[in-house]
Amino acid sequence: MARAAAARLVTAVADAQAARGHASVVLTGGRNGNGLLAALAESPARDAVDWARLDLWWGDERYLPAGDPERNVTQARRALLDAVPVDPTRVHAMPASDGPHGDDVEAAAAAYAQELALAAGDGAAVPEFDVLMLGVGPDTHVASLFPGLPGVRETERTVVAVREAPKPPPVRVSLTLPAIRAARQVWLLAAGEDKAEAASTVLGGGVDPADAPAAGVHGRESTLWLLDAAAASKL
Ligand SMILES: O=C1O[C@H](COP(=O)(O)O)[C@@H](O)[C@H](O)[C@H]1O
Repeated sequence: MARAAAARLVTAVADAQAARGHASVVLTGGRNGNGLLAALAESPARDAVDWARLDLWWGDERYLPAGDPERNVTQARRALLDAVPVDPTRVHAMPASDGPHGDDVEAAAAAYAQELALAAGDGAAVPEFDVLMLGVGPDTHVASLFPGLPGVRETERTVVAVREAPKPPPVRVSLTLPAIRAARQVWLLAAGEDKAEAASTVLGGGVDPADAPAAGVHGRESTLWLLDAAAASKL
């Protein structure tokens, strides 16, 4: 799944760059997201991407000090970004807990929302993401929108602070459903037996996104589930 998704990402980014001169991708953390990045790092096809004309954003972040090994951006750097010629000014990491906002995760979320709006221009709230990837948690969470927590019900803001996440660390920053739904393509990544129940619940239909956040996401042009056989075993 990681290799297939990495190949698909190269094509999507190269197509966007050919059509518009640049591309914008939202990365996900977690096992599946990092697996995709590692597969891309190993693939000769990575040279088809013009890394200097690619903006990278994150769907969520664990609110920890910069460089913490549990931060999604740290893991993405190790898996791929340290090995490719990205433009550092286009790598839009979410704020860290030892940054200007300190313990104020709400201020950190607001700052990322402002960064998104500035990049978007023209009064839009978020840039035109070409591809937005989301790892699907075994509990159906996507980004850091967890079942039963208020973030998944947000309808106005593009970025929210998350407290008391059931998966450590408890304090996080996350894009919201409206921000996610603004992307051209939304890809949901699910590999492994522990994702089978979540995939079956969401793809079975009829669930409330407040209970199963993955059920609330879609792209403007396409919504794609990328599953391996184990994750698809209960469909
Ligand atoms: O904590 C997180 O978990 C989800 C899912 O991760 P996985 O390891 O179960 O694939 C991930 O999408 C999110 O970015 C991350 O912060």
